[in-house]
Order: sequence, then structure tokens, then C-alpha cells
Amino acid sequence: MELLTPDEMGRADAFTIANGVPGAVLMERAGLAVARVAAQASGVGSRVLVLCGPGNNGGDGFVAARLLAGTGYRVRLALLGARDKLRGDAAIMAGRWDGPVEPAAGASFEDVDLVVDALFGAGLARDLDGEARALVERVNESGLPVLAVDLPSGIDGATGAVRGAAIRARWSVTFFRPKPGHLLLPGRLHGGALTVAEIGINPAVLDEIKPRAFEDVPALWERHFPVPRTDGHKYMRGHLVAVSGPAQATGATRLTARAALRAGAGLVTVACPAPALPIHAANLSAIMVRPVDDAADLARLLADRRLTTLVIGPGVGVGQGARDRLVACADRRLVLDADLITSFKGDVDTLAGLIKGSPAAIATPHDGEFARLFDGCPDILGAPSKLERARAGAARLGAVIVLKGPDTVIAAPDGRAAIAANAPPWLATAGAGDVLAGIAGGLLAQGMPAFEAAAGAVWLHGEAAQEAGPGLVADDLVDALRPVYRRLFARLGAPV
Ligand SMILES: NC(=O)C1=CN([C@@H]2O[C@H](COP(=O)(O)OP(=O)(O)OC[C@H]3O[C@@H](n4cnc5c(N)ncnc54)[C@H](OP(=O)(O)O)[C@@H]3O)[C@@H](O)[C@H]2O)[C@@H](O)CC1
Ligand SMILES: [K+]
Repeated sequence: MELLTPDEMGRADAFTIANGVPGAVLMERAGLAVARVAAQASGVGSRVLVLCGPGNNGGDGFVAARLLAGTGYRVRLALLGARDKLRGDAAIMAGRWDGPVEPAAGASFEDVDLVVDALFGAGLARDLDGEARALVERVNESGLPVLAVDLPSGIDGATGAVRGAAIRARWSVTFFRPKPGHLLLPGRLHGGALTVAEIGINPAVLDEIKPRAFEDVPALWERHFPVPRTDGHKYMRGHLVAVSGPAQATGATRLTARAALRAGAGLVTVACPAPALPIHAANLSAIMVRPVDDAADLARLLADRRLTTLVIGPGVGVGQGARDRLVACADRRLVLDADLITSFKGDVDTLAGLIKGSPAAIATPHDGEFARLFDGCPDILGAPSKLERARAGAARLGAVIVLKGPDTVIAAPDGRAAIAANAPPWLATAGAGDVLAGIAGGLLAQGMPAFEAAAGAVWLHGEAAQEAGPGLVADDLVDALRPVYRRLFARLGAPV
């Protein structure tokens, strides 16, 4: 589940080579992995065009071409650049290829069943232009199925960005560990189905590299996941308060509160202005309701220290009222969302100062809220990727940031980060964010550390959306958590 940037992957290769595995051996295994996926994609006898670039990505292509040709595929190979400019392992592999080498520039796509894209991988150093870009565009226009070696050529492995132009692949094979660019958009959309192949890199290298980015999967946070105990009771699982907006804006808070309870919080209270109380009361049963008209009321409610966790933001309204309410609850475990984030537009340092005493704080902005919060911080908004933006934002805020979207990034102030890739497109629906804030709050209330709670909540949210399926509305997510929990608890060895 670790993700390695291309630089880190280069260190992994170098470490393995220094420990006695020749680079050419790694390249043979990489080419073999590519040939295997090509064979699954296209039957024996089909016509394969392998496009090789000027570096080691091209070297992998030479290997795959040789192995496919040797097992009954009709292979043509086209090279971008001059054969006598190939160096190192790539030159060795070109020497082992005894078929013809066509110039890639004019290569014909007629009578081709599968294209293997071995043009550029980890060594992509700048935007594609000229001949390389024209070739990539021709491949995409051909509509042929493409298998990308390591990364779709033109995708930046560290950021997922398109550098000038990028191959649209149906399959990708990468080596040892995925790269951030396989999960971040638009890279993920260019990569198709991803295979991660073992090529003999020694996993001990991870102790040297100490990767700081991960895919958001249960292995990342399950050690901290709060599984209910047979001898436990609700008071051991935390009491969460969802802070509600006025009578005309109560739905968001109910979604949050229900999600928090479903996620396992022991008790949930909705704190709302008095006129909103009958509306909440008429629509809630297991969730308590308390009148809280202003920040002073909230402070009085929170005199009870058993109220450990607050979710504040959904429906709460933008402005001083929201800011004052935060002051009243800033020493608790916190999920900050929506209007609360917008209430600190361009004022992140004030927010950071307020929540400094919180034992665990998570902010869950979407891109627009993130841009408002960090308005005036060009170093953060201009960071080279969504991963780096979230990391820089978390460091500045001193809290975990969940930067939402189809490739949600969860980042901690200490630099750890996770990227989620399990959200289906139908999760982008009104109220889904309120549910996410509630799940995160429910996990925080049960004592989960902030980074793990945030990553767990994002994963559960995506799984629940898959469980509910197309046509999902936010209310469905809360119910869909049940089968997701059943599967997760079974995996964790808990009674189900
Ligand atoms: N290391 C190992 O042992 C193993 C590595 N493996 C494989 O190696 C791949 C990494 O190989 P790599 O480092 O040689 O980089 P690669 O992606 O081939 O590109 C570099 C070449 O492209 C050129 N170039 C760059 N940008 C360009 C642009 N915009 N437009 C035009 N040209 C551009 C660049 O030229 P230059 O910048 O020097 O002018 C250079 O010639 C990795 O993805 C994996 O597939 C596996 O076999 C496992 C073992
Ligand atoms: K490639």
C-alpha cells in the first residue's frame, strides 16, 4: 500500500542493484510482467506494436517484444530516437532483440491489435513536445487498446499531471509499488486497470526510503479501528455533538449525526438553535437534541467533559456565529467542515491558533473550501500536486486535512498522506460530505487517532457508496455502512 514517487522508486532500484541484483535482471523481470499482462489482454497470434522510448522504459519494451514474439505473437517494434543512443540496460535489451526496429515517427497503426506503450516512465522530465507528443496523440487517436509500461507516457508519476499530452491506456503494469500518479487524477483516468508486479526489489528498501504516501486501504488504519467489545458499553465509545444551523438548514446536521452514530459513536447529540429543535426532534430517534442558541450556550453544554467530540460546519452558516462556536469547543476532538472552514477564509492562522489545543482535529474541505481557507498562501495553493497541496495545508493548519474529490487526499501535519481510489462517481451528490464528516467524527469519538480516523472514514464512505450503487442519495450512505462494517469486522476478526 506504500506509494513511491519516481525518485523513491529510482532509489529502490539502485538499492537493489547495489545489493547484487543486476539492473538487467530487474529489466528482464519487468519486461516479463508486461508480456504476461499483454498475453492476458490479447490472445496468442495477435498483432502487437511495441513503442519504445529512449530510456529504460523503452528497455522494458524491448524485453516484452522479445518474449511476446517468442510465444507466438506477431510483434512489430518502433523506437523513438536513435538506436545507437540507447544506454546501459536498455542498450543491452535492444541487443537481445533480433527483429526489425522501425522509426516510431512514421509507424503505421494499421493491422494492430494491441499497442504496448514503453515510451516514457519514471524518467519523464519535462512536457512532451515535437515528435514524442505527436506520437502520443496519434496513439490516442487510433483508438487501439494500449498497455502502458510503468506509467502511461506523459503522466507524471509523482503528481498524476499530464505533461503536454499523455497516453490513454486500458491497462498499466507498474513495478514493486504504485506511484502517486497512478491514483491522483488525471493520471488514474489515463492508466486503466493497474497491475503491480514484483520484479525482485528487496522490500527492506522501504526501511531506507521510509515512504510517506500510501493508498487508503484498511491495512493503513485497521490497527487503530475501534471494534466494539463484548464487555463494552456505549459510554466507552464516546459522546459526539453535531452543531446544527438554524431551522431552515437542519438536514446536513442530521446526516452528520446519523453517520456518526452508525460509525460507532456511543452517543450523539444535536446542538441546535431553539427554533430548530422541534424539526430535529421530529426526525431523530436514537439521537438526542439540545437547544444551543449561541456560543455561550455551547460552552455551557460542553461543561460536561464527557462530550469529547464535535462536528461543526455542515449547515452551521458562514460568519462570526460559526467562529464563536468554534472557540467554545476548540479543546475537544474536532471535525471541521463546510461553513466553518469558509468562515475562516484567508485566515488559516487564526483557525490554526484556535485548534492548537485540540487533541485530534480533522478538516474536510473540498477544493473550493481549501482554496478559500488558504487564500493568500500561494506556496500551498500552487504546490505541484493535490498530494503536496494537502500536505502543505495540513502542516500550516496543524490538523489532518481531507482534501475531497474523486482522488481524496488525507494528509497529516507530520507529512504522512493517503490517497483514496475507491469512490465511485455517484458519490458526488448533495450531502455526501456531511455524511463523511459524521463518519470521521464517529471514529474520533471512539478514540481513533486523527490521521487514521480520517483515512478510515474516507475509505468507509467510498465503500458505502459502492455498496449503495448508482442512484445513491446521501441518506443511503448511512444505511449502506452496515454491510461495509460487517465485512470490515469479519476481516478484523470481530464478532459479526
Ligand atoms: N532503473 C532500473 O533498473 C529499472 C527501471 N525500469 C524501467 O525504467 C524506467 C525508468 O527509466 P529511465 O529512468 O531511463 O526513464 P524513462 O522513463 O525511460 O525516460 C528517460 C528518457 O526519456 C527522455 N525524456 C524524458 N522526458 C522527455 C520528454 N518530455 N520528451 C522527450 N524525451 C524525454 C530522457 O531524455 P533526457 O531527459 O535525458 O534528454 C531519457 O532518454 C521505469 O519507468 C521502468 O519502466 C524497470 O526496467 C525496472 C528496472
Ligand atoms: K510508458
